[in-house]
Amino acid sequence: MDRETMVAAEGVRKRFGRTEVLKGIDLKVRAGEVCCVLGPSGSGKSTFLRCVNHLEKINGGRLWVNGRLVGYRHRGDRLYEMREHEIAAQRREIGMVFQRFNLFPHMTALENVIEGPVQVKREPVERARRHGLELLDRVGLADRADAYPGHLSGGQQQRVAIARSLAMRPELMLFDEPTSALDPELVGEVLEVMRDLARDGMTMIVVTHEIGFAREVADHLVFMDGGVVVEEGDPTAVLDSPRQERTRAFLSKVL
Ligand SMILES: Nc1ncnc2c1ncn2[C@@H]1O[C@H](COP(=O)(O)OP(=O)(O)OP(=O)(O)O)[C@@H](O)[C@H]1O
Repeated sequence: MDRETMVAAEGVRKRFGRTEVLKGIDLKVRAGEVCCVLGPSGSGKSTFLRCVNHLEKINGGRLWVNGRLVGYRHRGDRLYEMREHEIAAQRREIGMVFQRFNLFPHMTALENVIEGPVQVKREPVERARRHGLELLDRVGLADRADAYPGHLSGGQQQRVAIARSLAMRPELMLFDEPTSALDPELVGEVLEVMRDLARDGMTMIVVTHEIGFAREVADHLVFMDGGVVVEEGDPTAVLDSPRQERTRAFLSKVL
């Protein structure tokens, strides 16, 4: 795999019981690229992200992140399953933001942001605080560092969740419908933070129903349906001139 590639999936399969949810996903995401993933409910978008982030184990195919196989390591010609500490190290390179932000309610915004660096990476508290404040500033919440999640709006909480992921200095950020649980008037502020991250060159895979965002920010658009990548390419091309009937049918419902 070349150094430009951040994520590579080759024939990735995932089953839950007898149901095969991912039926051979082939996908490449280059470093610095924003890849938006669209598709109907149940098409396997979240499952794919969860596989990239070790939250699910694949049943077939190969998945690489940042030059390394996810969950396996080579010894000579043989592959071995990674041990827990190796998986933890690999996961630290990946930030993930979910639909529900799940901040610790008894911790302030800043305490939420520095929890990972201090507890997991053993960063000195003062350094983590300085970086945490910079990140809260970056997501437009410098003045809410001492607020508890219960006193923040959904959009503000989601921005804290983004800062919390960034605090681990990830190489790759995964977003799983980060705005779909928000009131419509709060969606824009979260998308703005994501747009800003994209401008800074962060590699991102974004599962979203925000077609406008995908059109504007994505370098690469992927349409998934039934556990496969049906169509992918330049966002304008896929959105305006889809080649596949399934893509056309989906877009005609959401556009
Ligand atoms: N842990 C699980 N156990 C059993 N089935 C699961 C599990 N996780 C997901 N599935 C099933 O896998 C299929 C794909 O789910 P997934 O959440 O990946 O789809 P999605 O494209 O992200 O959908 P949505 O847009 O609704 O979030 C669904 O049928 C779902 O019910």
